[in-house]
Amino acid sequence: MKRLLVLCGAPGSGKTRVSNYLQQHYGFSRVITHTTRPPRTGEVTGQDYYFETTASFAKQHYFEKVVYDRHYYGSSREGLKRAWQKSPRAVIVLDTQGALTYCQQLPQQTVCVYLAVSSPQTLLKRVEQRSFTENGKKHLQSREGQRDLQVPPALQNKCQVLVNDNWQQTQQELEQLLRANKLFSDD
Ligand SMILES: Nc1ncnc2c1ncn2[C@@H]1O[C@H](COP(=O)(O)OP(=O)(O)OP(=O)(O)O)[C@@H](O)[C@H]1O
Ligand SMILES: Nc1nc2c(ncn2[C@@H]2O[C@H](COP(=O)(O)O)[C@@H](O)[C@H]2O)c(=O)[nH]1
Repeated sequence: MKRLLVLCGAPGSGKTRVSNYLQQHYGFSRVITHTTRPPRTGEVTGQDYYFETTASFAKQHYFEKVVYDRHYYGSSREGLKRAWQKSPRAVIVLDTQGALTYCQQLPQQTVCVYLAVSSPQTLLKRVEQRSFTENGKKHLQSREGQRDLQVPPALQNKCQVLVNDNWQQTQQELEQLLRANKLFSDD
C-alpha cells in the first residue's frame, strides 16, 4: 500500500532536515507543495516548493490549502500522485492544520509525526541561524508559528511526537518509528 508520512511542528523544529534525511537514507519521495512566500536563500522552485504568485497559486488544484504567516501554502492530489509514482513511501511537510486534513481524509495511508524541540531558546536559535531572506524569528512569532509550538487538541490522538533535541537520537528514534509503522522498506 502507498503510504504518506506527514511531518509537522513549529518553525525550526527540523521538518525539512528530517524530510531530507528520509529521502537520502530511506528511499522516501517528497511531495512538493506550493507557496506564495518568497524563496529563501538557496531555495529552488520545483525542488523546495513551487513558488507561485497569488494569481498562479489560485490556478492549482489543492487537496488542502492554508494561510501561514500571511502567505498561501497548498498541496495537490497531483503532487501526491507524482511522489507515489517515484516511491510507495512519500513524505510531506505541512503545518498542523494541513496535517489534520490528511489524517482525516487519508487515515489509512497517513502516518503523522509532530516534531518537538524541548527548549524554546534552542528553537529560537535554530530559526535565527538560518540564512533567511525574511526574518526567521518573525515566522516563529506569527499566529500560526505560535499555534504550532504545541500539538493542537484536534491532532493529539492522531500524531506521534518525536523530540528533535539531539540529531543522533532523532535518527535512532526515526528508524524505530519507521519500523513500528511499517515504513521501513517497500514491503
Ligand atoms: N537535532 C538538531 N540539532 C541541531 N540542529 C538541528 C537539528 N534539527 C534541525 N536542526 C537545524 O535547525 C534549523 C531548522 O531546521 P529545519 O529547517 O529543518 O526546520 P523546519 O521545521 O523545516 O523549519 P520551517 O518550518 O521554518 O521551514 C536548520 O539549520 C537545521 O539544520
Ligand atoms: N497546510 C500546508 N502547510 C504547508 C504546505 N507547505 C508548507 N507548509 C507549512 O507551512 C509552514 C511554513 O513553511 P516555511 O517553509 O515557510 O517555513 C510550515 O509549517 C510548513 O510545514 C502546504 O502545502 N500545506
